[in-house]
Amino acid sequence: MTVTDTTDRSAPAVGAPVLEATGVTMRFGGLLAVNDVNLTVREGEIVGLIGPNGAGKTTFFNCLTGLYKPTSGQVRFASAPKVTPNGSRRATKNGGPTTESGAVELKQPAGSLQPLPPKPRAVVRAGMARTFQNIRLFANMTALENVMVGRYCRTSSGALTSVLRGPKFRREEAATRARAQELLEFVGLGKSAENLARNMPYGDQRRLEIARALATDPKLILLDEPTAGMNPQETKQASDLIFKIRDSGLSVVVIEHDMRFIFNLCDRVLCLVRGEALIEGSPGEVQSDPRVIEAYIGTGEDDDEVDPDEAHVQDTTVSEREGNA
Ligand SMILES: Nc1ncnc2c1ncn2[C@@H]1O[C@H](COP(=O)(O)OP(=O)(O)OP(=O)(O)O)[C@@H](O)[C@H]1O
Repeated sequence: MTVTDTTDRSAPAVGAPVLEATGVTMRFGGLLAVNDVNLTVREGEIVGLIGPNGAGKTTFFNCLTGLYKPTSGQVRFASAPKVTPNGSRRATKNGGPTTESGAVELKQPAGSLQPLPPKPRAVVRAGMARTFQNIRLFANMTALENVMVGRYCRTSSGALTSVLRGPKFRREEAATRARAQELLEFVGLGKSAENLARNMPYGDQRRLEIARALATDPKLILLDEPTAGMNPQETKQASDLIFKIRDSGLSVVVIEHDMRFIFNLCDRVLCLVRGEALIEGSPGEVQSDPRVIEAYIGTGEDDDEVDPDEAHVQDTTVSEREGNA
């Protein structure tokens, strides 16, 4: 069996840290779900988070994105500079740019690392976006409207302006619509703008969620099981899209059970087992570590089992990837 993936996997040079988790621990009563886990994500990196069911991946993800406040430890994130009307950038007090122009670029350059803002909305404004394991679209809204909803954290019209639909509101609305359409095209859904989300195929709904997350102008996007339930063709499209997002200048963290997907995609992989970091390294290092294989086989989970044939395929791919770098 050979790998026919033609995507150029050579990663751009990684830059400064955009996210740093130190000693993150999360307890639910007597249950230690995450224990003293560290992770640094740099500009331009795709980092994978793997582990058997119940390993603590989603809990750690929720700590990284500010949904959970860790019992102990710290998460720090690079503050985004603000885009001023004349295009220059300056640091903001609480995070990301408030662009009205619907600028084409996705990338938000990193600033200094600071503790996460306390409220999830402020985390989004600071430049961190995420998707969830279960699709959370507005089913009765069109694809375009779903993306526009994501964009509203970057608009500044107040309630009164919105009710009166004044010139400022109309300008922002037009820019929001244009940017949403642009993002739909970016994820390959340009022709589906007017389709109701609930009528879209499953793989398209997943891409729509990513477009909505991108609408917040993140510099880091976290994807929780983006290929869950996808067929091989949709999975390949998801992988291509994530490379494209990385190539546009964002950093990506991704949880996935599909080992082949993760090892083909990521620059670095962290494996959690029973809430603890078992190993962090290149895909080659992680997939050949006997403890990782044991952790999966030990669970008896068919989905996660490391097939020796697959391992061979992955080895080939990783050497090709390292050859490309
Ligand atoms: N809100 C919660 N309250 C209590 N226990 C929780 C909560 N969330 C998760 N847990 C427990 O914490 C542990 C880690 O769960 P988590 O969902 O983070 O694992 P996971 O690696 O994401 O698993 P999966 O791959 O199945 O999604 C599990 O034992 C789970 O039952």
